[in-house]
Amino acid sequence: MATNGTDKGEFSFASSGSTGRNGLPRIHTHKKSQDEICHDDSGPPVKAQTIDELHSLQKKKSAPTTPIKGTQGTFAAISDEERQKQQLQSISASLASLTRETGPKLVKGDPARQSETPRASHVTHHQYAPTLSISDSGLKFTHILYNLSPAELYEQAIKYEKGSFITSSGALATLSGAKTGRAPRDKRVVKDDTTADELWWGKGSPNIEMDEHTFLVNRERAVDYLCSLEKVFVNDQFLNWDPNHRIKVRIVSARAYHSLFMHNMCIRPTPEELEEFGTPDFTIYNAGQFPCNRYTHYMTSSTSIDLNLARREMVILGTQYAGEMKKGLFSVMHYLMPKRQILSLHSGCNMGKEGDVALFFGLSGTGKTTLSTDHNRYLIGDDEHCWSEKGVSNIEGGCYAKCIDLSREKEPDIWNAIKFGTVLENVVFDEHTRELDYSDKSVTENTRAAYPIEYIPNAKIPCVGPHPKNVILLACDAFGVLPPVSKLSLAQTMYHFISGYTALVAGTEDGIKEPQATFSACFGAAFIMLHPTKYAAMLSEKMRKHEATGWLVNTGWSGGRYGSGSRIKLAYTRKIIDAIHSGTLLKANYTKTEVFGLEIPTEIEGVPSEILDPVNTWSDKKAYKDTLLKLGGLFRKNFEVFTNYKIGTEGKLTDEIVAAGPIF
Ligand SMILES: Nc1ncnc2c1ncn2[C@@H]1O[C@H](COP(=O)(O)OP(=O)(O)OP(=O)(O)O)[C@@H](O)[C@H]1O
Ligand SMILES: O=C([O-])CC(=O)C(=O)O
Ligand SMILES: [Ca+2]
Ligand SMILES: [Mn+2]
Repeated sequence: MATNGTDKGEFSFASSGSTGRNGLPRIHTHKKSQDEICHDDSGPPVKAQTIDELHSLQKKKSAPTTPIKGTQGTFAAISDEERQKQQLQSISASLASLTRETGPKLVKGDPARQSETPRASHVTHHQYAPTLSISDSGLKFTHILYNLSPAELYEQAIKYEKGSFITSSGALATLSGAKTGRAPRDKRVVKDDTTADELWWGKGSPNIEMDEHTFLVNRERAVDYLCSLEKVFVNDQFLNWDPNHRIKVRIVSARAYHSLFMHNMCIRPTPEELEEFGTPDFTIYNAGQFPCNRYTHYMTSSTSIDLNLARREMVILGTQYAGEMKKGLFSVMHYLMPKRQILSLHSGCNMGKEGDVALFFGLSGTGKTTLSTDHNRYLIGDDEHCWSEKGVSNIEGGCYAKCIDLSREKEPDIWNAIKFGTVLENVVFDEHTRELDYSDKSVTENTRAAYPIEYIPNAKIPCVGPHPKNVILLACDAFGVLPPVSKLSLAQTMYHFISGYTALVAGTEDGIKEPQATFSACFGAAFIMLHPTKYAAMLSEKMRKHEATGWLVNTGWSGGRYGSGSRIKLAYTRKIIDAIHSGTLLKANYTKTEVFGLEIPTEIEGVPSEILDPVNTWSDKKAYKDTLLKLGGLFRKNFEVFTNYKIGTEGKLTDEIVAAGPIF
């Protein structure tokens, strides 16, 4: 390309001379005749004398949270100052050492700010110093970063946390450290007189016991670590969109990443609600990377996630994986809600224009988030719900989507939700352009995006809905023998709900691997606290009462097992789900499969009929039968432990449920 071209319309530099015939017009600097001083009078003057003043103009003070209510009332509303003090008192009480019996000295705000504007500190910083203390730790102040906004949390993360970057999407990329998934073997629950009777213990149970004393040792360790920091993050938020069963949670953490994650995942209080927050119902102490002490009784690794239901507290030591907080609170809900006759569910949930609600159960990676996020339906939530006398409610205020191989065309709503405010965990990006690469598994395959639910355009806010019409059980069957969809009887629904089957492929690196069958009771054995039959009895009672239909949908393999077949196209699964929602599938013609005795439709609009019965898709019919029998055997073996339990009051259902399993 010519830089000095003479053709008309072509960009060129003036070569020489004062006017450059084909070049840019010459810049004239008007010399103001006699004036010695150069005045910059290009705009109105700035209203500041110093740079500090200029900066103070840039940020205006946030509007007072609530207009003072009823000034005529008998009690004047407390002053802002007083409210801030009460807040810090409450947080100091949360962070109090149980041996010193006094909370730490707290000051609100970013420690880095103080030096910037020292004179303003008495205005913007609220201090709370409880009582005189004689230890060094008692002399020190801990800064509290309380319910910061996403923008503030971005700044904290980028400034102080390695591995935090703004990506070209606007989302904040973070690293969760050594742990990129949950650590179920390090999750412990305090066994006391009450929980010994109430909870599910022993074989198959996720509740690994610990005693109260050991809990307190770990709690003290976390609290001392957090108070030793210059600053900690505190989130006061809610769980459960059902206003009658809302739970107030406080999360104390060391990282902006954790604070932003929970800001997105829990329900965000309005400023008015925050003023009236008071004492939390449940508190998490997340010490993140700070490990537990291996010399402490019960500890088997440097990680421990400890739940104490009596104290309404959870302690996290030695893992920064944020999903631990989300799912830890879910466990708490699995305890609290059934006590109130409310069923807690590891399911996604959405609603059609006619108010028809569907639940999507399934283990990790089976499609709860993908399939509940549906452009034609209202999203109630993607992962954790309650089913009460009144209907369904989401427990959370956000979604937690898998990002591996995310594509704009297949999952447009999730793709578009990855923007400013969203936390991306362990996703790889280009170091220069900051473009995300969702196909890259360098850090982990479990890459995730956490975003507020309102980032999905058709989210139903408030996230509540009427009683479900369809209950869809998702299984990603890497054996490739379960049909893409089957209609279930109530007994079959219960059988598959209690079984909680999925099959994943262990490793994909060195060639073909055996699919690994996983059975996880209630599609969430890692989070339930009571015996699975308790939840199953509630589900069956509710489904019967509200006449919900159960479905089993295989989002896994077709045409052979992993290695020879392939995963069912998401487009087909979506068509199947559409037919369930619309009611057309309920009216279809059905045939029954051998072994599992599943009712399968002969036709679904938009889905090739030959794939509906998996036997058609296998070229080796003997291999199909062998694999089918193998899976049937795995189901049967898994169910053995449940055959001795009575479900419901009469126990009649138990026999029906056992009979609804595979027969061969
Ligand atoms: N036919 C299919 N149906 C559903 N999902 C599919 C299908 N084929 C591929 N997928 C992919 O499988 C994954 C399903 O993951 P999803 O996030 O929905 O899991 P989840 O059930 O919400 O798990 P978790 O409880 O861990 O959040 C997505 O990455 C999706 O793109
Ligand atoms: O909790 C997590 O890390 C992911 C999740 O949703 C699940 O496993 O069900
Ligand atoms: Ca999910
Ligand atoms: Mn989940």
